[in-house]
Amino acid sequence: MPISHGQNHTVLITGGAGFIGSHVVRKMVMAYPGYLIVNLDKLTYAGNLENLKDVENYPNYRFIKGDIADGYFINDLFSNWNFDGVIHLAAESHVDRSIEEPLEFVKTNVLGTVNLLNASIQNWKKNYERKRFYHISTDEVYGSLGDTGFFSEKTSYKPNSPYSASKASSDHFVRSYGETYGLPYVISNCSNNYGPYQFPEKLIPLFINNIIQNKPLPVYGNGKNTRDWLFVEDHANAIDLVYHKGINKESYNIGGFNERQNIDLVKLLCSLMDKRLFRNEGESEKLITFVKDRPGHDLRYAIDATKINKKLGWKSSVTLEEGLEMTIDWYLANDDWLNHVNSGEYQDYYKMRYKQ
Ligand SMILES: Cc1cn([C@H]2C[C@H](O)[C@@H](COP(=O)(O)OP(=O)(O)O[C@H]3O[C@H](C)C(=O)[C@H](O)[C@H]3O)O2)c(=O)[nH]c1=O
Repeated sequence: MPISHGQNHTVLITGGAGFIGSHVVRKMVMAYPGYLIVNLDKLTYAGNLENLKDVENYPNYRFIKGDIADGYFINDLFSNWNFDGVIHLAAESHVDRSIEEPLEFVKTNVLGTVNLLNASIQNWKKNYERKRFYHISTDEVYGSLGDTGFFSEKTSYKPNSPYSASKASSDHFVRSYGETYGLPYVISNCSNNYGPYQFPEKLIPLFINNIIQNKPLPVYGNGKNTRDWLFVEDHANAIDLVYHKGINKESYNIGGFNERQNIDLVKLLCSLMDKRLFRNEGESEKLITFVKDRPGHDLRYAIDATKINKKLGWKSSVTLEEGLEMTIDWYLANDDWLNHVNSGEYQDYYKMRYKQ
């Protein structure tokens, strides 16, 4: 059954200072003044409280710094706060990093999720009325598609990277807690997100950042890998809907029916950036550099979002071109944010990967 929350509803959002998390926190804080939104974030390189400046003083918002991989800390947190619901977004999310440091992904994505599940069942003590554990996951758990077909909720899991294996494992743990302990849960699996506040290690913000700085745009392999792009605010709206209306023990695929081969997406981005930066058409494209492929690089992701559309009435509202324009404008208007994330660890990481 869908749940109806009253006022005085306390929601824990994990990873709320990250890219998608910060959009979800903003949405929930603003849309539900009667809820208390508690944002738990470890503030790793990808988490940034600057992402939430506009809501930090709202009376229904609290921030707590902490690590979901620390089971003692999580148990204390749950007994102090008595959460009614959990929206779990905290995760290590970058595939390239997972290839270099798989254990970090096991720690945060698997152990961290199990710590949250344990704390939820211990704290809720089988009194599950109006309680909900909502696990946010990815379409990468399904593996790779060939040239045709779509991932549906019934597609079997076949993760190919340490990242997707860790997310698949966490999805299975959530499901198992529903079966074994009766935990009320929902899961959603989303396609590639883009938009403001995304850390410039992922394709779109990395390439915007590099175009601004006239740095090479490293396209992996032949550039024919295909992703299904979704504007992050559309995802945040879907999360709000699934949290409130999703059916217990079900999963929902979220995607924008917006497939592009990487090379086509990059060329579109270059042409939009040329216009915004008053450069000659074709100038940014000269930065495209084909580099060695990612190991185990999934060929194609494409989401069949019919279920969430038919059952919950959600569909994406932003076209790829509109979303890219809004995203580019945001990065160009927020050079302070970009300078901040361009310092420190990101620079070391970029130099290490591309030996520049
Ligand atoms: C960073 C980078 C990427 N790429 C390629 C690799 C992919 O085919 C595509 C997108 O890569 P990105 O790393 O941005 O995203 P995915 O590997 O598709 O995974 C992303 O979308 C899913 C749903 C998640 O769940 C992940 O958390 C999220 O990171 O561009 C390049 O060609 N060059 C680059 O420098």
